[in-house]
Amino acid sequence: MPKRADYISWDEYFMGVAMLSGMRSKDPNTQVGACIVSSDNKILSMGYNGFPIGCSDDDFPWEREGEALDTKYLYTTHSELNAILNYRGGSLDGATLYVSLFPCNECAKAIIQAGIKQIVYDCDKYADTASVLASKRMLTTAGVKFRKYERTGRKISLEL
Ligand SMILES: Nc1ccn([C@H]2C[C@H](O)[C@@H](COP(=O)(O)O)O2)c(=O)n1
Ligand SMILES: [Zn+2]
Repeated sequence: MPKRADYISWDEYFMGVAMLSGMRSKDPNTQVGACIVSSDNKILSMGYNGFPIGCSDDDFPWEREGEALDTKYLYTTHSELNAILNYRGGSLDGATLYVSLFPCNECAKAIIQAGIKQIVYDCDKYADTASVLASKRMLTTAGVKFRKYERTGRKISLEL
């Protein structure tokens, strides 16, 4: 009997895991998921955007606008940073980051310092912001490659 031919690709697998991870986010506007993978295709870590441990999702603000202290921006940890911080195994040198939204400048710094060498991203909806422009400048200068995930159009569904 021939082997199955319609199995998912590595890119679909890892971006799928990143997106599934993002579904854990409580952010009402943007849910972001990240998955860090070794050069031999082993999943090392995952993360999604949310408040730090101990800072309740029910007490801290999810607002986008208003007084800075009353918005989510001063409190959320981004999915990429969470994925880096969640890793317990030692070095992330040479790893690839799959992420559903292009990393901001702060995450870019952490990505570079962690030794991650490649980024595969899906959405780039903040491409025109100073944060993402600065991120791309740093990543390019530091030799971190990034490429857009090519959607296959395949529907991957889970019945749980
Ligand atoms: N690469 C990124 C960019 C953003 N995030 C998080 C931070 C916030 O929780 C949310 C963005 O909210 P919005 O301004 O779109 O309402 O996404 C991230 O985790 N990674
Ligand atoms: Zn970020």
